[in-house]
Amino acid sequence: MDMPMRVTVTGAAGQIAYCLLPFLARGDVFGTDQPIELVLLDIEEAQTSLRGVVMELEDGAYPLVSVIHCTSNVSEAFVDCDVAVLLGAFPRKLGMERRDLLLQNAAIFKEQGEAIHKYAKRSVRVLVVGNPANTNAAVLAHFASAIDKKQITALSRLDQNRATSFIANELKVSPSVVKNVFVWGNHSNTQYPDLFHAVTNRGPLPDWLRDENFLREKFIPIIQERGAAVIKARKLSSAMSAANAVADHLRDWFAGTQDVVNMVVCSDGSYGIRKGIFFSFPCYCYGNGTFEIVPHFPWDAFGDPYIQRTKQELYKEWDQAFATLLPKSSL
Ligand SMILES: NC(=O)c1ccc[n+]([C@@H]2O[C@H](COP(=O)([O-])OP(=O)(O)OC[C@H]3O[C@@H](n4cnc5c(N)ncnc54)[C@H](O)[C@@H]3O)[C@@H](O)[C@H]2O)c1
Ligand SMILES: O=C(O)CC[C@H](O)C(=O)O
Repeated sequence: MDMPMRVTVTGAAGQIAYCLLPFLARGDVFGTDQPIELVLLDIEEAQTSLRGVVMELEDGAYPLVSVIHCTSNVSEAFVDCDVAVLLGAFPRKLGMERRDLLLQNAAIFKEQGEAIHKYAKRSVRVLVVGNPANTNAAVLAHFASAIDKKQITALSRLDQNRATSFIANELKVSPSVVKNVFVWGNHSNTQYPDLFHAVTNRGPLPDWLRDENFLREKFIPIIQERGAAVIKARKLSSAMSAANAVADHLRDWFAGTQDVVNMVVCSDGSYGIRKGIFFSFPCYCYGNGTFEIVPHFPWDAFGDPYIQRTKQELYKEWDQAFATLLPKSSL
């Protein structure tokens, strides 16, 4: 057995955490030889509910979980942290716009970035899930300046899984044989799900799945609006599929994979995206929390307006978030 890994989950009394914690506890993410110490952070008002979650974890009798620690103290939550899974944020409810969340949630990621900067291990890996995930990750990276930005990612795997499942359903094949579905940009309804390089085990996608009208009128809007459709149906934002995507993202980031996967990462200027912007790119994962943005897979002329739109949305979110979080003199 390896040394325990200290995994901090924020928003631990929330609905994504409720679906995610069993994956972590069973070894489905970090491996069945990897013990974990769970540190569960939520706000003071959620501590009673969090205690119920801990009771259920205890009742799971998971051999890999060596310690469970609950707290509402942000500093305490990140002491010696190896992996931080940041779910804690207010989700969008029916009738709310994403921009309503931006300022409220950015303040949470400033505070958590500062705590990670001070208390986490320098090797910590951070996954931001709370929305608006890309901009929250950018805020966190700014305030956790001791941490290499390549150690901070946000979630676009749910969008990849949605797009992959959609194509598999259309072709009546298993999602496991659909590869190279790319998701560019913001985890929002401006994202660009891109089938230009997608293949199945039978080869390239058939022409009708690459038809521009089909892409423009059906595939792209369905994937872009899928989160909103789930909110409309459940009156709550996605949780089971989000937790599954978090598990996929972390497993591939830590164990490595032969497949190209999509992650929101800090742009190094790749594909002309401004440095520092957290943007969903197709990535190679080499294991142990390392990755590389896939080079040489540009979008075509059809994709370009979508990329411009999602890029502009992210630049605007950046300006809005940092205008309130930073003193005017440093902007
Ligand atoms: N990136 C994605 O693909 C994706 C997918 C689904 C949901 N989300 C987002 O994930 C977030 C969590 O969703 P959920 O459905 O679990 O929401 P939820 O409301 O069920 O749970 C959120 C939890 O966060 C806690 N919280 C609030 N402020 C906090 C703080 N400052 N510190 C610690 N905890 C805090 C709340 O008390 C609550 O327990 C939302 O922002 C949602 O929009 C992202
Ligand atoms: O608030 C939203 O529109 C989406 C919530 C969540 O990120 C999802 O994709 O299901």
